[in-house]
Amino acid sequence: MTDHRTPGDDTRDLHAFIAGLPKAELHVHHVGSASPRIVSALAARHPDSKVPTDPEALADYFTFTDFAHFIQVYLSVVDLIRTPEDVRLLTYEVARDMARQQVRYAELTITPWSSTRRGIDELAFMDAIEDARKAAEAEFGVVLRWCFDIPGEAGLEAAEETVRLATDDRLRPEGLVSFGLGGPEIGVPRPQFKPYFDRAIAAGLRSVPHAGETTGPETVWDALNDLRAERIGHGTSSARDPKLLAHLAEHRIALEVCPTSNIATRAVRTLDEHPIKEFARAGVPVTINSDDPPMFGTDLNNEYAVAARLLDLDELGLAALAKNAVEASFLDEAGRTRLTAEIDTYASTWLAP
Ligand SMILES: Nc1ncnc2c1ncn2[C@@H]1O[C@H](CCC(=O)c2cccc(C(=O)O)c2)[C@@H](O)[C@H]1O
Ligand SMILES: [Zn+2]
Repeated sequence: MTDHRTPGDDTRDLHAFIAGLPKAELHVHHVGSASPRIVSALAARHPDSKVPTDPEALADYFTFTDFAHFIQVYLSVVDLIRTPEDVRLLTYEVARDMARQQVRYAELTITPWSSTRRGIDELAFMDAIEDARKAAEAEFGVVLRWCFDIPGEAGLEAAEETVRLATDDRLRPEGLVSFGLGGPEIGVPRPQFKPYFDRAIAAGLRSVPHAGETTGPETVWDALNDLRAERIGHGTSSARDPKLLAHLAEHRIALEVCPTSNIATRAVRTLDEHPIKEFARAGVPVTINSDDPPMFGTDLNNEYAVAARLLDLDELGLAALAKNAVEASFLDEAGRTRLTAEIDTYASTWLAP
């Protein structure tokens, strides 16, 4: 039979495959997931905000000169979240956007300190995210889990408050699975956070700091040795250290790779220079993530399309990437088995003659 397809068809097929592929996301920020639709809803509640609501103006506002500028803009969106009802709305609507992309499971990074220091009652904050988590699972079929992160630049007081919120039995939300560290890395050495990670780990939380996003591979070593990282947020600069790559591969420590984010914050110059290929070649478990998708003009499906191009993947390669995320997730074993099987069934149905 003659193949009538034009050269563009393969890419179109792959996009359709990705759109329907059941996925898990391991690195995505709560506030950083506020879409223009959500930002507008929040800004309507707080008209004094300086965040634009018109989608075109918002796209302009979300164009960053460097990482520090990104954090500055990020914090202006944080300022839009002022009440427990804002927290609930954000969380629930983010889950709705995830469901549209066939995301079945997500570990959402939340910075509770940013909200409690702005005066949101801590118990009401926990109730709001938990209420949204339960509604999202029941109504959208998206299973959410939380990673509470320390905003590193805010110092040890913020670290103390974050570990308290994560480990106090009266506050700790049921969905909390991990403990992280975010914000700028330059001038914020990781080892100082060791005591806080020790306490979080002792309370049963998993360690997932950002490292090597804007600094060198020594920061990733610090995250591994001092913070006992089980996965690394970004880990981009690991590519510069062959011993580190071998270590990550040997110990099955996954990197949470967020390609478009790295370009938007100017951590990497161009997508073609992104080290994801080196990670894959070295046998490091690679997971694909969106970080702060609307702020970077992307979504998880687009990140899979980017990965397919950079790693030259077909449908089975993409399904393997999706399974990497399930394997590296903190979902329980039954959940991991179920989601892996769902991905396999989807791929084999798609590829069946
Ligand atoms: N690509 C990223 N890489 C790293 N982090 C990222 C990324 N994307 C989003 N974040 C988030 O940015 C937060 C930073 C917040 C912060 O530093 C800060 C400092 C001082 C005051 C306050 C405040 O709230 O008043 C906050 C992190 O905790 C993290 O969750
Ligand atoms: Zn991040």
